[in-house]
Amino acid sequence: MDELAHAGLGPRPFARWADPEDTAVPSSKVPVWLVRRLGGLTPSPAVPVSDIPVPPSALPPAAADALRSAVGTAHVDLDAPARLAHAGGQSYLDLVRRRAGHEVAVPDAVVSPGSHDEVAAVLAVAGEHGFAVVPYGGGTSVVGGVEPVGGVGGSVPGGPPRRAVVTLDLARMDALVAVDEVSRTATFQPGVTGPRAEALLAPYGLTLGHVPQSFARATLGGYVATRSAGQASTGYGRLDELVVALRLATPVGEVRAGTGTPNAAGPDLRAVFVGSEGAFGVVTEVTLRVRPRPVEHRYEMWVFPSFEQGLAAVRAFAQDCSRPPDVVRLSDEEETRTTLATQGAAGRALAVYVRTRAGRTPAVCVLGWEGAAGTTSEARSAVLPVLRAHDAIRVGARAGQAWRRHRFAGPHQRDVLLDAGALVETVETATDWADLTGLYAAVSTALATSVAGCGTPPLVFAHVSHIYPTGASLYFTVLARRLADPAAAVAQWADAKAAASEAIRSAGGTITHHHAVGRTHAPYLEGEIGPVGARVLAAVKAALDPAGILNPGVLVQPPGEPPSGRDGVRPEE
Ligand SMILES: Cc1cc2nc3c(=O)[nH]c(=O)nc-3n(C[C@H](O)[C@H](O)[C@H](O)COP(=O)(O)OP(=O)(O)OC[C@H]3O[C@@H](n4cnc5c(N)ncnc54)[C@H](O)[C@@H]3O)c2cc1C
Repeated sequence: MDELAHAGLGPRPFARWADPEDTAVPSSKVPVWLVRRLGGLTPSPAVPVSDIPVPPSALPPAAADALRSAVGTAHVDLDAPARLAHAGGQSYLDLVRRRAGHEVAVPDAVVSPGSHDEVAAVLAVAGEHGFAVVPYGGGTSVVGGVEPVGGVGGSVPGGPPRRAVVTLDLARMDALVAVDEVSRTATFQPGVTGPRAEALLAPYGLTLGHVPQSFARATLGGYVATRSAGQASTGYGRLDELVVALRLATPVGEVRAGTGTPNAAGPDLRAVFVGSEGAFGVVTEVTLRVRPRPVEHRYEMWVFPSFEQGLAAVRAFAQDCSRPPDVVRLSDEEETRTTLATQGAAGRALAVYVRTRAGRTPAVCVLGWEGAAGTTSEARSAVLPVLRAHDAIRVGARAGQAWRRHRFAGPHQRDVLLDAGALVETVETATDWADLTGLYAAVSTALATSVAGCGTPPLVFAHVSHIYPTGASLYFTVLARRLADPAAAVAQWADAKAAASEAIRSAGGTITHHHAVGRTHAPYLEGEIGPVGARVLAAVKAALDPAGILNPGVLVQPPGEPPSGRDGVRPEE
């Protein structure tokens, strides 16, 4: 896993994932095949960041002074560049708005605490002066989780009166607090990024093994707050399975949850805070389960005669195999076709090979095993009977290793597609195995119908990459020609997202398997957890954050305010 310690990127530009000049960025361009398939694209460069209007900070001077006393003058920034750098997350609509300088919301100040006590002091100042606080880790939220919303109308320039909002950037809190090699746990501050966590654990021969695609920028505090799932979740577990203990600062005081050893001391409080998205408190320390660094990484590509056959096989991995592969990623037929068609001559040759061997509707599947010397071959042998029983054909290790090498390329490709004038976004959900194909069909159809309705024929495809004994996730990608006018482009995706969310609701899927609720999905949460469930969350919020200063509109709707999700909610909702 040593390469993970070096997977970091330089500072994030305003309206993209990475600077094209960054040495870690793979160069690529949009394949002609794809441009043709989308009906042509019109390149659309981003407006210079200097053209984005930044309203004066609405933070009262007395509040700014109190914040300076809490964290030090150098760590309270009211200037435009810092505020612009914290203008929301990394969803397609975040980037479209920033690229066009359209409806860009910025916080009134950025505050960077250096310790648990400083976080607690900032919350105390917020309570006293009545401004909102948005906890911010790597800023990779794709669900409006770090949108600088203060409540009552948000902070869009020219919008209605609103509460000031301070973004609480946790990047300074990036230390390894302790390692317990005997118990195999490590305690970190929340601002540690994925690559930094791996670099800090490397001298101990340990790894976290949690590798979301946002790994280069996302933080451990963000992982906890969103209950994230990494690419190797089948082997290493989702983040919720790795959290041993937490320390949080809340507006009413410190909370510690989890003790390390399983116990029966009442309900497990970790479950209240893992996935609480900065609405209940700020994670200031997290103790996570760690493992010995693997020395073998065996990745292979296989191909099934159809997505349906592949689904049956990966279900058998989850239900019947004592050790499923650590990484399982099964593409549907359209994703298979698109992936191979966009990979140049080698991809086209591979496409011919898989069609010849597996038939007209091949579905490729990447399988990965990681572990101590000599262990991966045994683990692989255990799933071979399942693969054979479902007519899978081995494509080989080279294609599997190529997937592993390029597994963080997605957000860079998105930058290239955005520059070229494409709509490119994802939707994720999950359900039981019994309902999975129904959900797959419903969401695919909803996305395709909505985007095609704008006169922009889309490509919609999906994969399964998180499997459980009872069900699996579905991860859809949508590509289309982006409408030129920024407001129309926003509506083009917001409508598609609303249609997909409705389809998810009707087909019994979850509104989010791992991207979290944020503000985008908040209007759908009650439909999933029921009115009593929503009241439980509201009661927890009221107990921990009685003044409603933490991340207003995330998870719990502030009383008397309209739903805050502005991306993907039909206007009548
Ligand atoms: C290109 C791309 C790929 C992605 N791939 C994946 C993936 O593979 N798997 C996956 O699960 N997700 C993925 N995501 C979503 C996102 O990366 C995850 O939700 C991630 O866990 C967020 O971490 P972050 O540090 O960036 O948090 P942020 O975006 O900064 O914050 C996310 C939420 O957590 C809150 N928060 C952050 N830090 C704290 C803290 N210390 N205490 C309390 N609340 C806090 C914020 O207020 C916000 O509500 C992806 C996103 C992008 C842009």
